[in-house]
Amino acid sequence: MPTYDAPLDALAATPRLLVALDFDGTISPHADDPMQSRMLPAARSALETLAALPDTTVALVSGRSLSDLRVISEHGDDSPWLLAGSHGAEYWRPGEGAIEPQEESDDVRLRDRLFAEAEAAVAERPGVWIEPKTFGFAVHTRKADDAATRAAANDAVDAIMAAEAPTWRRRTGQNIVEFAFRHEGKDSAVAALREQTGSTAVLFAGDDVTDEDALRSLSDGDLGVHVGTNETAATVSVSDIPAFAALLDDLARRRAARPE
Ligand SMILES: O=P(O)(O)OC[C@H]1O[C@H](O[C@H]2O[C@H](CO)[C@@H](O)[C@H](O)[C@H]2O)[C@H](O)[C@@H](O)[C@@H]1O
Repeated sequence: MPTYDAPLDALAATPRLLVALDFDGTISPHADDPMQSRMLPAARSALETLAALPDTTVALVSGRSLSDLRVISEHGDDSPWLLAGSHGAEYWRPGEGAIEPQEESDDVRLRDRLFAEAEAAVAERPGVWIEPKTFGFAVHTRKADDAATRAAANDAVDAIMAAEAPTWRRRTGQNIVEFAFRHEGKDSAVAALREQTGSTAVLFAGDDVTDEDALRSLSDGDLGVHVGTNETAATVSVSDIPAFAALLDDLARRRAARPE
């Protein structure tokens, strides 16, 4: 019997269920080009089944900018799935569409200037590139040749940010360091989604450091799942994305079988 048997039964029986998931590394394998990322078909299939069940909402809670998240999750205008992008600073809701907060022009000007400075700082470092994001930017080192190149690139951008934007939020992840002038986290995203949907229990899953904010915020009756082998606040860990897709499929079957 899997270790998540009892919590899955409880989630399947809850009156209103929210399934809120990180994207990269949780339902989508990592790729060198972030815009080529796509959900594992088995994960997408289980989520489509869940989203079609009564009193069950599927949401993606990602560090991606909302517009990018819609592309890589192949999210259409008629989708019932909710989205929280930029770690919970931007939302998309069925019937409403994108809800993007007004950005102050000073912040946007600073973002654009720092993006250009960061690009210049990593220009001579092979395999390192800067991703523009709604509220900041990210330093990608997945394709860097060696640890020394990665460290030098991150040190150079850290020095710029320490001097020019010390209040911006800095986050680390899989071969990435991100900076944003918005400070929201996945904990506040899950709280907002829980309230919006009136959910009585939440399944949240993630693989990365930024997902731990949400995992730590869960309550009794919720289930937190870590995808991978790192230290985590989650109560359940699964080894990889296919194993997590199997868990989602298991939950969908149990929820479909619940008595009316
Ligand atoms: O919160 P997430 O949905 O996990 O998004 C986190 C970051 O994901 C992307 O970067 C990561 O995935 C890329 C594609 O697999 C990979 O190339 C990179 O090394 C990873 O760090 C994305 O590019 C970032 O904007 C997200 O914040």
